[in-house]
Amino acid sequence: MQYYPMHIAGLDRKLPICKITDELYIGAFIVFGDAELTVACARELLKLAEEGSYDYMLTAEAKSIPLIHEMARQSGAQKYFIARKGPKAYMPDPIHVEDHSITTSGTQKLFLGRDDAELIRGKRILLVDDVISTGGSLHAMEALVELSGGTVAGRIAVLAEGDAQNRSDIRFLAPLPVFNADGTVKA
Ligand SMILES: O=P(O)(O)OC[C@H]1O[C@H](OP(=O)(O)OP(=O)(O)O)[C@H](O)[C@@H]1O
Ligand SMILES: Nc1ncnc2[nH]cnc12
Repeated sequence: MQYYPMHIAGLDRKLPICKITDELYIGAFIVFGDAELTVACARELLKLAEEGSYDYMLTAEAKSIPLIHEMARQSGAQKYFIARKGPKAYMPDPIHVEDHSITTSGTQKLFLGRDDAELIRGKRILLVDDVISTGGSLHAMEALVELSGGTVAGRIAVLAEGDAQNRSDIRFLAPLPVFNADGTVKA
């Protein structure tokens, strides 16, 4: 296994380089299960989130769940939203949108219960993710907010991968390149 070393939120981590296709490899950023990194990234992300500019934060399951929770804990937010990848029996009359992400083949769906959608209506929502790559997951979160009648107040992520680092509509802590099969950075 090859690794890409990164300094992020004041910490050093080695990202394992994983195959997406024969021509495209990514450095897997797994904040899930890394308590020290979660706390540090949450602290730094909150510096990108202008206080008073949003009413609630929203992310999509799964890897960003501890991150958004820690952001809420540090900022004193009592409530945040998690878009789920499947409907649950306890979700009243869920709404959903379709989603394509670099790490998952085929189409995913993102769901929100109608109760959460009603809370989002008329509110300013800050979208949070661990990584933004193709932007598919971010786009799906935006669509859920719009379907719910809310507005997107901002888009923040720990890492912007590949072309996402050139986007001017997102804020992020660091860029992350994509890789060739031999572990070299893709030009
Ligand atoms: O910009 P994109 O191409 O959509 O890629 C970014 C998304 O991919 C990852 O989630 P993933 O789909 O791997 O799901 P997981 O968090 O459930 O592992 C990551 O957490 C982002 O949500
Ligand atoms: N480099 C990466 N690590 C973890 N999840 C991702 N989703 C998209 N790119 C990713």
